[in-house]
Amino acid sequence: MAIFASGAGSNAQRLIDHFKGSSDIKIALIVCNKPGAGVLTIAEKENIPAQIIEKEKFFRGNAYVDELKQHNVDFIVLAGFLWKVPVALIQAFPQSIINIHPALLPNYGGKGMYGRFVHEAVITAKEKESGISIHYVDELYDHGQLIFQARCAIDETDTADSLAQKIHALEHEHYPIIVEKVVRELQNRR
Ligand SMILES: Nc1nc2c(c(=O)[nH]1)N[C@@H](CN(C=O)c1ccc(C(=O)N[C@@H](CCC(=O)O)C(=O)O)cc1)CN2
Ligand SMILES: NCC(=O)N[C@@H]1O[C@H](COP(=O)([O-])[O-])[C@@H](O)[C@H]1O
Repeated sequence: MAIFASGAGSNAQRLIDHFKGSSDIKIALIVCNKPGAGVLTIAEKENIPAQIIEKEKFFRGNAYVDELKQHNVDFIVLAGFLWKVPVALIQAFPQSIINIHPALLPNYGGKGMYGRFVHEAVITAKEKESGISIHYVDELYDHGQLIFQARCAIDETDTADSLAQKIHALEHEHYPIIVEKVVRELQNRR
């Protein structure tokens, strides 16, 4: 599989740790659109090849499909990737790209809803709970078929930062397990 990420890479690290002992599921490539991102330091530390992508080629070229195929990638996991995946990539990997969103979709999703913007919106709305959503990726932001959701309570002392910590804990607990479940279901269908 390939992990696409734009930021610190804490979810990428949990995925790497989870599959380290696997005999048949490998993280073959880390794809990043932000030079200097923390996830690139993780890739180097873990000796995983990294591909830095550029807008022109990603959106108006081959979407790096050739590079992904050269690394034998057959499944893509988005983990804090902040660009919209183009149709060319979705068509090359049908039902094989998933994403984690730090809120309970369909609420608090769409353009502009990423990272702390999500948690600030949830806190401002005085929601009593939030959570994570894991879903297939289609051509729209946060619109694909839901795979899994987990929830956490929000109390009156919570801030965007404390909520982010609760959400990260849910992500780190569940994403690796759900990714493995989806990949194995895909393997069994092939
Ligand atoms: N085709 C799809 N691509 C992506 C999806 C998806 O569901 N379908 N999910 C996102 C991840 N995401 C939420 O989970 C998300 C990421 C980023 C944005 C956003 O508004 N991005 C900004 C650009 C930010 C930047 O370049 O720093 C924007 O588009 O203006 C919304 C949702 C990953 N891709
Ligand atoms: N809408 C997309 C989005 O907001 N994704 C979020 O970016 C963070 C990446 O953290 P990480 O770089 O530490 O894994 C995660 O919380 C993930 O849910």
